Amino acid sequence: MTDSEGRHLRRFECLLAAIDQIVVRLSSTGEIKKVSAGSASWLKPDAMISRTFTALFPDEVAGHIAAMTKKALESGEPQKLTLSMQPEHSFHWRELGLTTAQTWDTTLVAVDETELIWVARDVSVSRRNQQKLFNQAQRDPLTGAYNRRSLLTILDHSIAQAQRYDWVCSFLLIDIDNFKQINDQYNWDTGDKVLQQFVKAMHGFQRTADFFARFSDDRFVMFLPETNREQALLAAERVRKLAAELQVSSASDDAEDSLNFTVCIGAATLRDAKDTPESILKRAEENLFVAKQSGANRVEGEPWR
Ligand SMILES: Nc1nc2c(ncn2[C@@H]2O[C@H](COP(=O)(O)OP(=O)(O)OP(=O)(O)O)[C@@H](O)[C@H]2O)c(=O)[nH]1
Repeated sequence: MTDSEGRHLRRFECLLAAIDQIVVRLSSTGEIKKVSAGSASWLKPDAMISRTFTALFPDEVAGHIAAMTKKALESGEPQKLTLSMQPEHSFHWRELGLTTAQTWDTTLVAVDETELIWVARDVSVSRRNQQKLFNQAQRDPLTGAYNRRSLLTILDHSIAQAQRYDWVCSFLLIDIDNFKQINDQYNWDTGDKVLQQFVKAMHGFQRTADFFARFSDDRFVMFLPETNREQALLAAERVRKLAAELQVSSASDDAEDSLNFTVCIGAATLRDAKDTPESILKRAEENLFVAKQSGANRVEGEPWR
């Protein structure tokens, strides 16, 4: 090795020591020549030397890597692939020390026609954080139900689709009766528990296609695709009953203290192509108002037309 080659190699090794990624040097036939584990302290780099790189992966992934290798050698361009690494599906990586599921952004680049470098960056944490932020933006933090913003997006889309394909759909506006009194008589924490337990029960009750969201303080919306007026009234009746039968333990010191609550529901059903999320919501609000005026624990649907 000349002095200049030695310096190049030394520079490369310094660079490897400074970065977090897993870096693998491969021959063009796929034999592993050198491995740097980066921050993957679980990895046993020596156990990888002289093995065939693609053979470390399940068949379908090995196929992608073989195709990437060919493309990297032919084009000279870096090739990128995101891999979901599950220890239970990847015997060889498990043997090399992988114990938890990870997501890797990988890049394969040809140095020349005889050698390639593969770099893997673990992006599991940033992906999980992204997903968490996305969920937080869609959900009400107290109850975990979808929030008003997600509801309005879903309604816009679902109602436009129902109108285009001549489908029927309905929605229920559900309001807890005398909720302020629950807060006042018990305490705010007990009010919170009522909201949380109602949402939990509703999540168990809804069909997978239904969409349930917290609309405001003690008010919720359930969107029911492919549901006509009569079916909506039946669903509303079941929700009314479910709420009335829920027992919520109060958040007071007395563990024996439990309470019941009721809801009023206004139902509304899509009429025609002129209907909008706002107009349907307005009818549901009017029906809810009628239900509230007639007393607690009631359902009011659209009048027959
Ligand atoms: N515990 C709790 N209370 C809340 C929350 N958000 C709003 N509230 C309270 O909920 C109460 C809602 O009161 P109202 O809108 O008058 O409803 P109501 O007492 O159920 O009256 P009716 O709907 O006419 O039966 C208000 O006192 C709000 O301060 C929350 O997240 N948790």
